[in-house]
Amino acid sequence: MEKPNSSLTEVAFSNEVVSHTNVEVNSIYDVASLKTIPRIDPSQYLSFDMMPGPTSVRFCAKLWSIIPLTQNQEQSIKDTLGADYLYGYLNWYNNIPLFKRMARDYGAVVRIQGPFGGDFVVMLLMDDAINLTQTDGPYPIRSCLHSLQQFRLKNKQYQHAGPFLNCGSEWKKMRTLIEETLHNIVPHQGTIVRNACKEFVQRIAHIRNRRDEVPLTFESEIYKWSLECMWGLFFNKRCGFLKTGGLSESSEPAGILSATTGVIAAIRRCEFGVLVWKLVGTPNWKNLVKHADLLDSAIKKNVCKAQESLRQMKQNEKGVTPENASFLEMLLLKEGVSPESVLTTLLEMIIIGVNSLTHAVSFLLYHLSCNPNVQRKLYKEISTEQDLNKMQFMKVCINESLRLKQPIPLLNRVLTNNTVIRNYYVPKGTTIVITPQLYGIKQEYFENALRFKPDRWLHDEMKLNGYPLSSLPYGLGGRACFARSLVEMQLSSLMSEIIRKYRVEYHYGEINSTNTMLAAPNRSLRFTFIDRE
Ligand code: HEM
Repeated sequence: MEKPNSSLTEVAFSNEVVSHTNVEVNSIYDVASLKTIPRIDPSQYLSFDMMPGPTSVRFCAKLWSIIPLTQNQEQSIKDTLGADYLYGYLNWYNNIPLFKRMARDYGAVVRIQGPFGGDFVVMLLMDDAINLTQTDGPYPIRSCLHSLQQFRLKNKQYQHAGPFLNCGSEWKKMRTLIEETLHNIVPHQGTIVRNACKEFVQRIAHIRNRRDEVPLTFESEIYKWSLECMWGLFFNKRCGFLKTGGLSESSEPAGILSATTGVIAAIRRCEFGVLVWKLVGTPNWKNLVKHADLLDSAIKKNVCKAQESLRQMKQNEKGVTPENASFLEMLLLKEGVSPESVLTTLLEMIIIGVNSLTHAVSFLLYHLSCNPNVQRKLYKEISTEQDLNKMQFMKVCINESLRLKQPIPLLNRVLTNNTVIRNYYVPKGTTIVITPQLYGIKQEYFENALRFKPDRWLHDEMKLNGYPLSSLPYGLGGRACFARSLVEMQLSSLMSEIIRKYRVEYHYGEINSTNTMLAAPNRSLRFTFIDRE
């Protein structure tokens, strides 16, 4: 057996390893019982084959190992039918019962072998996921959105896939530049975001019916708000998504809105099930290309304009500062950043960001409308405090809503080192599935876990292995979401405008998350917005 590399061994053993190998997974698991155990003797490693998992799939894998195929055939079958298929299945299914069954039958870590190769390990406890961030090296790898990657690299022949999909030093360099630029720009975004929020509030007044209820298509109104915020951030201008009278079908904003929702729907379908689009152009693949192309051209147009405006600023010897420039312009000025990599970055940020933001707003409104006491308390805070940064209760409402419904319910990492996970020796290249949607509702971590109780965040500092528990909706480690402070500013700005003006109610069936790769509400958002005065 190949030995773990020395740097990993050092990380794992020079620091003590936090583990809970003695804890029965089926029993109630108590965070306080996390045990710090001393060095593990390498002779006690258990082989990866001993990690529990469903045996029928394992049997198929054994068959696979005796069928001789060329490497190319192996790769194409693996790509089309292997781990991707199972991973898609996992995304699509209502995962919670599946995970609970896995934990009951196999324990805290479960190995699933694709029938044609491509093993992955499902991590059912949060502390294993957190420990993983200590060993996944400087360039953690995420493996997903293969369809979007194919669009960028093969269809468009771009050099890089973008910050969500990229790996290695290229990813790190771009991520650092994006983080720096966001950090400088976000403090100057207040007015743009506030204006979008005010327009949204007016739009609600315009679209609600005589019973103060908004139409079944309300989610698309939230999409418009998210897009307006994102356009403001990227291009420092309004695009007009939230026009009071609505969008004409042939307008540019209507096209961008339809492409944003269309591309997400197409990606979801492409990533689920057998990846036939890798071999032939399926209708889902064609839709993805159509919508992503439209977004690409809209962004490209703005990149050209920004280049021109930077040229003029230079000619006029006008300095470019975060106060007078957009995120796009600031990024274009960074050394070694090509317009093409800016383009891919913005496209990804729109696809990931707009979708996540929309989902977060939908569920925050839903949770507040189902919990009038909480909404009352929030209203009181908004009425007495003007400064968003000082609204503590607002912050915990956002935390609590994201705990219950994550916009990105499952994450993954491909191991960059041979790694010891709960004494099992797991080879590098294995995909690890991390399950924040399960951690968020675990009774063992959160008392009355299924209840929306923002107050819980006001008491003790809830930490696990030194990490705030609330951070997992944004992922973890070096690849966690870098837009968190932007998101918190946008969400609190919107909620303060809405709740100041309206009391929000909801009178229909429970709304759940579809829990697909990029999640969405599974019902129409038929909220009632009642004027407060
Ligand atoms: C409520 C809103 C949001 C939530 C809950 C959220 C959550 C996440 C999560 C869970 C990840 C994956 C982290 C991991 O694998 O550990 C992620 C990554 C990412 N998010 Fe967000 N996100 C949100 C909004 C945004 C916005 C508004 C943007 C763009 C402005 C954005 C851009 C990205 C990008 C580019 C990545 C990839 C980062 C990397 O791999 O280095 N997200 N986000």
